[in-house]
Amino acid sequence: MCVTLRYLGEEEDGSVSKETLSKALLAKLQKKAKEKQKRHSAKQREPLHEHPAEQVDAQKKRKADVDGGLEPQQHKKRHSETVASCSVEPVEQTNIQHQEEIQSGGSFNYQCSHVIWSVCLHLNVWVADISTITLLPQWLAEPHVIHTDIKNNLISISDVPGLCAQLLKNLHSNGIQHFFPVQAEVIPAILESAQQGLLIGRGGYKPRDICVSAPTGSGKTLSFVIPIIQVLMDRVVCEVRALAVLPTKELAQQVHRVFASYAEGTTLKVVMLAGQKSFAAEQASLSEHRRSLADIVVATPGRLIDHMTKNSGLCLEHLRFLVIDEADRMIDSMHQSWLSQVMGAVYRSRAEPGSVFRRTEAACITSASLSPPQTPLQKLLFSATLTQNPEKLQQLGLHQPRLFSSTYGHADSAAASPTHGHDRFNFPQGLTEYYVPCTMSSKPLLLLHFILRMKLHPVLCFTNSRETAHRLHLLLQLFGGVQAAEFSSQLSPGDRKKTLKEFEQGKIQLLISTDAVARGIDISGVKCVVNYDAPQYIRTYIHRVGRTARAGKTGLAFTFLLRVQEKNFLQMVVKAGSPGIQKQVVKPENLRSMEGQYEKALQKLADVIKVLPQPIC
Ligand SMILES: Nc1ncnc2c1ncn2[C@@H]1O[C@H](COP(=O)(O)OP(=O)(O)OP(=O)(O)O)[C@@H](O)[C@H]1O
Repeated sequence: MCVTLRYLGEEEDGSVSKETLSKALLAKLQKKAKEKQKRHSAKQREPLHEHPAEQVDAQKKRKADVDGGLEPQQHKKRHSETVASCSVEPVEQTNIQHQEEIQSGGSFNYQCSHVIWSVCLHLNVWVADISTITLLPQWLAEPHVIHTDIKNNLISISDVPGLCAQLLKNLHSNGIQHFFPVQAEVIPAILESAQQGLLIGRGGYKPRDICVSAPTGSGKTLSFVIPIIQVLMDRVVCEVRALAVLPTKELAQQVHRVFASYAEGTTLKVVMLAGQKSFAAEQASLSEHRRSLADIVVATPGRLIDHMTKNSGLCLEHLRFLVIDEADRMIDSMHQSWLSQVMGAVYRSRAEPGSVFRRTEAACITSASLSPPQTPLQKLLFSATLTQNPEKLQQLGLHQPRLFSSTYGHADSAAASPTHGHDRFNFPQGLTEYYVPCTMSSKPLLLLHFILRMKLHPVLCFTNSRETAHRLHLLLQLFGGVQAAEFSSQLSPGDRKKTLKEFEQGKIQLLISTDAVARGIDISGVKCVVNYDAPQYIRTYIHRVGRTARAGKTGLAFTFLLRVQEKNFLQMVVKAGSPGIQKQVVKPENLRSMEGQYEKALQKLADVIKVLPQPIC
């Protein structure tokens, strides 16, 4: 249960009656509601966001951007430093937010805005709306840049120092001769942070946490798997030293497979806690007679917490690496408080005071805080759509983070502009994006056209709901001529695995799926992604289309758009940094020859599901 404590203002003394208090509270709430309403009508004059949640995000972001996640003293300094380097765009908006802040008087935001305004006036820069200035902490504003062009930036695996012969052998046997750009940057950074052994980081300090934002399919998995195996492989005692947390079973399975494959020939044991096996079987793989049997654990948050709360023998007191893959999604699931439970387990030391195994959470660095040597915990975050919202990232309690990102790869491009109030991302270079104008009833025919006429298969097709996926699958089965399958969270784990395997083997031409496989899943050979239903959020779009054009290959993405969806959707994609989405018109005459058969299939479908067929299309 989540309890929110609210500060209701100073109370004169304890003698105030409950009634008076209630009235005062009511008056305060009414006043707040009025202010909120005023703000709301003011906000409607601002550029539209695609979804209410994004509006909330954007408001929070503005606040966070102004706050910058810094302490008050740092604020003034950072703001005055950053403003000088900001490009400031005049916009035709009234400065309502600023005025409100002035009216509310004495708020911290007001102080920040005031500093910015003073500096802008001093520099003779005109700013109509303070909210258009995005101020990021330096580590977010100035990332280590990762090339997005994979093919032209391959680095021979022998050119990355610090990898032992066994790992090089494993890389070779997995067909890897070169590292991709993200791997060439991140592997050395992680290795360097563990250069001094497991107890302390470089120069005796706790190693800095690492955040990686790189396109889908750019090879982020190996960029943490390889250095973790390298650092841990010389261990003497088996303890859980690395934990990778992933949002879904499928992703946990995939990462577990990669860890297991590269740990071959070493003594490292990799264990998965994702509910694929029974709880008891997972427990047995974790420990025996209170002795750890796992060096590396790959888990989903739910199953991880189960093992921690049921005391199943999972000990995290020696944890050195915490990998948070699909980090932006994992931040969204923070309400499950899995991270605070993990951190509690990491710092719940049973060791004697002064023991080398005693550990304390990172705080201000003083000589006193560094004196006892301890195993440092380093967080490694990965995503293709890592948020740049400092407020959100702050929830992860990062220690002096470093960001590796491809988002600002082109320093002079629009994508580099720090004044945009939206997260911007890089898309895989080999991806070509199209949108296809359609009507509700032409969608199934368009899909058939792509598969049967244009021979674009294997196709991974996304719908926004399980119902649509199910009905579309039924309809195409009734139409015939296409080997189609359906994938959703309703399938049993066994069926999901089998379906993905058959799709990968080419036995299935068209896989119709909900967003269950939108993130992270690596299916080789997907030629084409179809957004049968346009995704509502930009992150969903990026992950969906990122199931093709992976590992430097090419791929196509088609999004079916109804006329009413076009404007908002295209704005959303362009704002997010898409290099360009082209219009692909399919003429009605190209669909005509399939219409008769399609009508018959619709009739049969009506019989099968005993409802009118309209909702599918
Ligand atoms: N150095 C390499 N050489 C050849 N293939 C590679 C290399 N690194 C990774 N790959 C392959 O590239 C594909 C994509 O890698 P991976 O799944 O790690 O991408 P990702 O960046 O995590 O993508 P997503 O953001 O979608 O999760 C995989 O099939 C992987 O085996």
